Amino acid sequence: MTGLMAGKRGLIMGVANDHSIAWGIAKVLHRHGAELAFTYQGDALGRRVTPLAASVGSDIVLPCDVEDIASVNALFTALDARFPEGLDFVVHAIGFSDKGQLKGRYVDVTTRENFSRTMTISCFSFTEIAQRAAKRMPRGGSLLTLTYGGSTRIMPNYNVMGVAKAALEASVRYLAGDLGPDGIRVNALSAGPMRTLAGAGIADARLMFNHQKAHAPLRRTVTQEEVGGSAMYLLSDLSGGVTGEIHFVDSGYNIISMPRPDVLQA
Ligand SMILES: NC(=O)c1ccc[n+]([C@@H]2O[C@H](COP(=O)([O-])OP(=O)(O)OC[C@H]3O[C@@H](n4cnc5c(N)ncnc54)[C@H](O)[C@@H]3O)[C@@H](O)[C@H]2O)c1
Ligand SMILES: Cc1c(CN(C)C(=O)CCc2cnc3c(c2)CCC(=O)N3)oc2ccccc12
Repeated sequence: MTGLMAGKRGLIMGVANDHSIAWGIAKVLHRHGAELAFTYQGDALGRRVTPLAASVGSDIVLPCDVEDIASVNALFTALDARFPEGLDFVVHAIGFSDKGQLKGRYVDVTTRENFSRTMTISCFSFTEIAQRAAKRMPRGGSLLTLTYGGSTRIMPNYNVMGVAKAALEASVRYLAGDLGPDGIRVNALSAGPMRTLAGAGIADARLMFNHQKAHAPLRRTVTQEEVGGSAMYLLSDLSGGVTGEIHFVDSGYNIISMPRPDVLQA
């Protein structure tokens, strides 16, 4: 099998259904020759992920709930049996917070318990996966996580998730610094809003998508394919000189300040 990802083996974490960003990435990687393993959270999602994995030639579908360190350790033990020659890449597309705290003012709605839980799932889990994956990358490799512009600019209602993404982006830089000497690159894709399970079930979602279409330089939201293509760039040798980077795939939205007046009247 020829292709940019031929001969490369990797782990995809965060597929919930065929709208997931992780699934968009998996489809592109498979098309270019990668061999994939998948994790899922909970039996219900396992029943959805198994047929999706099969459709890209994979029968490696393993449970992993990143709140449970035993399941993280069991994952890598199981992976050692299936990929004895090690990994070339890992995609971490996992994030979660109490939905009730993703609406209203951050200062009013945020609790100590959910803050800690959100940081564990949406930020620390990438570090925990990196610790274990790095030990299984004898040829070097590439680690990729998913972040959002709400890490550095106020996005109404994104709240504690924005704080977690800011911490995630800082951890990308520290991991890149530590793992660079071993030839392991660590980057993040900052995707624009997408209608996934996590992206659709939020307050004022329609308003947010319409705002993107009105003001983003490309005047539209990004597609699963586009995020998949940019992910493949960062997971492949094309980005061999890139590490510690936050790469925007957001129709250019991150570069604007005030929309053009003519658009405002539109
Ligand atoms: N949808 C967007 O607008 C958007 C934009 C930028 C970044 N992101 C990020 O992309 C990533 C993927 O989200 P998505 O939009 O594809 O939505 P999604 O709901 O399809 O994926 C989120 C995944 O996180 C997993 N997850 C949550 N808690 C977990 C836990 N404790 N253990 C293991 N897995 C757990 C879920 O099972 C699910 O598969 C997330 O990090 C999200 O923050 C999403
Ligand atoms: C964009 C955008 C997103 C998508 N995005 C970038 C995300 O990172 C998803 C964040 C998220 C984390 N946890 C949960 C949910 C979404 C909804 C369902 C649930 O129970 N928990 O989420 C928002 C929340 C508020 C405002 C904008 C957004």
